[in-house]
Amino acid sequence: MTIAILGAGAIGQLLAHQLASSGCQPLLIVRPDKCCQPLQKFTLETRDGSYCRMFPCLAIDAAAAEFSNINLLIVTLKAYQVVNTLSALLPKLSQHCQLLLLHNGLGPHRQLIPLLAGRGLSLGTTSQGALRIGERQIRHTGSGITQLGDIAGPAMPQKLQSQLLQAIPDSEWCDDIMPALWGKLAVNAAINPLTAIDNIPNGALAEKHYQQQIQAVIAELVKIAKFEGLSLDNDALLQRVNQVISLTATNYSSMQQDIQHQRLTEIDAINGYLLQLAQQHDVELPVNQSLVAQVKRLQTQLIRCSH
Ligand SMILES: NC(=O)C1=CN([C@@H]2O[C@H](COP(=O)(O)OP(=O)(O)OC[C@H]3O[C@@H](n4cnc5c(N)ncnc54)[C@H](OP(=O)(O)O)[C@@H]3O)[C@@H](O)[C@H]2O)C=CC1
Ligand SMILES: CC(C)(CO)C(=O)C(=O)O
Repeated sequence: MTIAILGAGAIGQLLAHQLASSGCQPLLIVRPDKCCQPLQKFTLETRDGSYCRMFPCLAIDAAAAEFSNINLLIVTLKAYQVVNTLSALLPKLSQHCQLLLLHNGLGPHRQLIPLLAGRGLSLGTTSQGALRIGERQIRHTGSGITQLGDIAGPAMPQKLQSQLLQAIPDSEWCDDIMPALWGKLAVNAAINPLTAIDNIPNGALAEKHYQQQIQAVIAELVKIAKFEGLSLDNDALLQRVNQVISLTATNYSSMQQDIQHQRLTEIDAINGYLLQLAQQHDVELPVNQSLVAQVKRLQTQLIRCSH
């Protein structure tokens, strides 16, 4: 079984090392300018030491024949990179290639489902942490649960499921992946924009003033989830958000870091996804709307300044 990873950044490289340590040799699909050699050395730093591994790399613009034997494509791109990148790659993949999207936020799967042409699509969420410290060097910064499940088309073949669950620590297969994805969406919707807008670490959100905003974000999320047929437990989500705030108190969220480094954020797939659903159901989500507007303003200002 050939497993390939598209998006050889922090999480993609981490999964590549985890698959390799369980005896599977993943193929990394990279940008053409990053594919200087067919086999490249990647380094993983953990608390126990450093591990160097050679992974085969394939340029994303290679001929279709090079992609024909991929059985599973794990996509670890940023949410806003998924649809464009995959739409161009899909015609080169075999009809039997299973896709697994692992990104923060939700939404790209809805645009991809009509393009699958009979392929199976699975989604996942991870609370593992990885930091990129070089082009082909990462640090494993946190452990956490990884949840995976099917969403459209044929189910993930059992053999591939087993390979993933064996390789990824604390991973589980969910018969219904949606509640897990909405749970992580709630954490990201509450923490990421507030920390990015006020340029604060996650722990600062324990203050009363932020707690009121977090309660409003979660109440709106629970309301719109109901329109989608999902009954979420408001108090349990709030408790989870506050647990993450306390466990990651000194960390900066990915959105805070994206803004500080003048990069695009994943706001469209996080609070922006809630607004997309709200528009479809003709519902107002004023708190999430205000957060999206503020992050987008910051994003535009900072990116304009960097050019
Ligand atoms: N890092 C973490 O700890 C966690 C991340 N996540 C989520 O996982 C997802 C990935 O995050 P992360 O790994 O940090 O992000 P990175 O930016 O490190 O990784 C994305 C990778 O995709 C590559 N890429 C982008 N476009 C293309 C393309 N067209 N062809 C080939 N490669 C491409 C990027 O290359 P280049 O660098 O050249 O642009 C980069 O290597 C995000 O949704 C994030 O929120 C979730 C939990 C934890
Ligand atoms: C859980 C959290 C908020 C940790 O910072 C995260 O996933 C992120 O930063 O994107």
